[in-house]
Amino acid sequence: QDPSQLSLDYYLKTCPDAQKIVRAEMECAVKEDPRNAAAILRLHFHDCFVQGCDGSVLLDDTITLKGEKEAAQNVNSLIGFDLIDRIKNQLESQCPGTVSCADLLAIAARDATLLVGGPYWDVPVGRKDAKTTSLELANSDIPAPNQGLIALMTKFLEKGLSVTDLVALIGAHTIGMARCVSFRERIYGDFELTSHLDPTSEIYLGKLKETCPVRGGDDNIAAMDYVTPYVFDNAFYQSLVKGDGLLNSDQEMYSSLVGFATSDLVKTYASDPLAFFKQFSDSMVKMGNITNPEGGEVRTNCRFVNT
Ligand code: HEM
Ligand SMILES: [Ca+2]
Ligand SMILES: [Ca+2]
Repeated sequence: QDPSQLSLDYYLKTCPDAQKIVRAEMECAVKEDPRNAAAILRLHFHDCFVQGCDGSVLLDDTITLKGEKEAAQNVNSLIGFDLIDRIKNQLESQCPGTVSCADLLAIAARDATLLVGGPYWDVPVGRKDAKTTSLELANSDIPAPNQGLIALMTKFLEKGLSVTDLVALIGAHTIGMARCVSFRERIYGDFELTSHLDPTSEIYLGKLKETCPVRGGDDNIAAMDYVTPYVFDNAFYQSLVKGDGLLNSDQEMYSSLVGFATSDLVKTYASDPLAFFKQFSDSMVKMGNITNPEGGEVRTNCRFVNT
């Protein structure tokens, strides 16, 4: 599939209410629990980085197909699959077999952003759902929180995304939570590449250590943006400038010794929320254009390929 095949009016005739249906379900879910916004935004990212945005991340393991849910960055971490099922059921009841799970996820990720105060952008649609998955690529291509700037840049460049896209897209961490296992090395400062956490308040670091002891509590969670964990704003970048990034990978954008370009971008987004919103929108469209050249189908159940 060629990204130029995506268009804004793909479902205009076949499912004119597709956008409305997704929005209504997302509105309900985010009102119920704003974490749902973070969950869906992340799912779209983890989808697009493996075989392109083709709904591969949504497939369950079966006897004949090994999905991506057990991949290192996904297991015990990705959430929101039930919400995707709920939205898909609504779409199927109104326009059976029409809207792909990959498109559903791309639209829902935009709505997630918008519903917690972030920017709106038009989502090009027409993606097909994969009939295959790649646990291997999920393990190798999805970035990890203990990685340094060069490795992170490389992973984005390999997907056709620029350094600017990297710094803007990581701003998604302005919402949502991370587990203790994802930031333990960072807060105890024993990770070689770490730019050491230098919280403006000792209280912040102390609280993190309470949440995440040296041993145990692996699944305890903390907000990546402790200022406004459920508002999509630029507070995340302001914290990076103070040295308060929760993940090593986040702080790398500002503190890496090789990150002249990235630290300038962080400073720009920290002081200019509209510049961040504009770039985030553009970069999300770009990430959403990573397509699977194999093409595929429109799944009726996002967890399983059609029989
Ligand atoms: C350098 C690239 C990135 C790295 C290393 C990274 C890593 C992580 C990690 C470790 C977590 C916490 C997971 C856990 O502890 O269970 C997380 C959460 C999250 N990530 Fe990223 N991420 C990156 C880029 C992105 C991008 C591009 C997006 C979306 C556009 C994104 C959206 C999110 C969201 C919304 C959450 C919170 C999820 C929740 O609350 O359930 N991340 N990320
Ligand atoms: Ca995928
Ligand atoms: Ca925020």
